[in-house]
Amino acid sequence: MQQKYALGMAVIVVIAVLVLTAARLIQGKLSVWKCFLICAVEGAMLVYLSIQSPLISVIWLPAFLVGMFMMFPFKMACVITAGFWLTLTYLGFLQLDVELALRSAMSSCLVMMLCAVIVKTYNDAIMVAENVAVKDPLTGALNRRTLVEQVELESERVSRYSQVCSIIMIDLDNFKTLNDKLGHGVGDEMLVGFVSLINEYTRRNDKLFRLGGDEFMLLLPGMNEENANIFVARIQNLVPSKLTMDSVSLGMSFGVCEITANTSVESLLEKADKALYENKNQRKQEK
Ligand SMILES: Nc1nc2c(ncn2[C@@H]2O[C@H](COP(=O)(O)OP(=O)(O)OP(=O)(O)O)[C@@H](O)[C@H]2O)c(=O)[nH]1
Repeated sequence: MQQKYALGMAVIVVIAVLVLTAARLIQGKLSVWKCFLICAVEGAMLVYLSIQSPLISVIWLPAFLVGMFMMFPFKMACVITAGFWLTLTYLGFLQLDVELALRSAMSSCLVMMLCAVIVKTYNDAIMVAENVAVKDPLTGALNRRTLVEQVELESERVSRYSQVCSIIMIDLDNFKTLNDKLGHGVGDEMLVGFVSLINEYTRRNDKLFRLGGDEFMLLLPGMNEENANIFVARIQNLVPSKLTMDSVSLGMSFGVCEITANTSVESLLEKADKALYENKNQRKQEK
């Protein structure tokens, strides 16, 4: 009788911890290591309960596994799951007769693999959806929606930690003529080529946004206005030499602006836009 009460209490504790964990997870308040600790404690308790009655594992195993694969990076979840399966199988052979232990090992292996496949498919779908939300589908550059957020972030770093950061507005020259002469397909290829060229010559923490049409913006953390001008002059020479099709070369105009402390995003973008407009006019007059 006393054992039954103890078991009942253990079940209530496990359920309470599970509910609490789920709530904290949904609020995004649990770190990976806390999740790991809670999972280890709950896993141990559940293994103990299922040894008392092997049928219980049939009920909790799938949910436990899905939770594991959702909380941890995929490879880590696979390793933990494999360890878990070995423990369960070992305990099964100790507690059950050979035939039942074998069946249980095979079934739990199958359930684990299925859970891994389901969660991986779900995670991949989420990644695709996230990419669609933040990236331009043609070139893979970041889209306009993410721009304000990223400039605000860098602007805060400049204001708080005295870091430097520059933005460069870019507009391709005579893109309409290029489209008219060579067709929109070639125009698209040029846009994709332009983005790969910029990605090739920028660092990993630099960000390129496509604002629309043939307009782009580069965000260069750690670069002051002087260095941004040197960088852009290099790119400006590189673009026509690398992106030429049927003797039509791609050209670009630019406007550089260094982010200054406590300046609104709107006025920064306006400043860069003005510099771009002046550069474009100057280039047109030089021709
Ligand atoms: N191929 C292609 N063309 C596009 C795309 N988006 C916009 N465009 C074209 O890009 C051209 C941009 O026009 P503008 O910037 O006004 O003209 P521009 O010839 O570059 O003129 P300047 O900027 O003054 O040198 C338009 O003809 C648009 O139709 C796209 O995704 N693919």
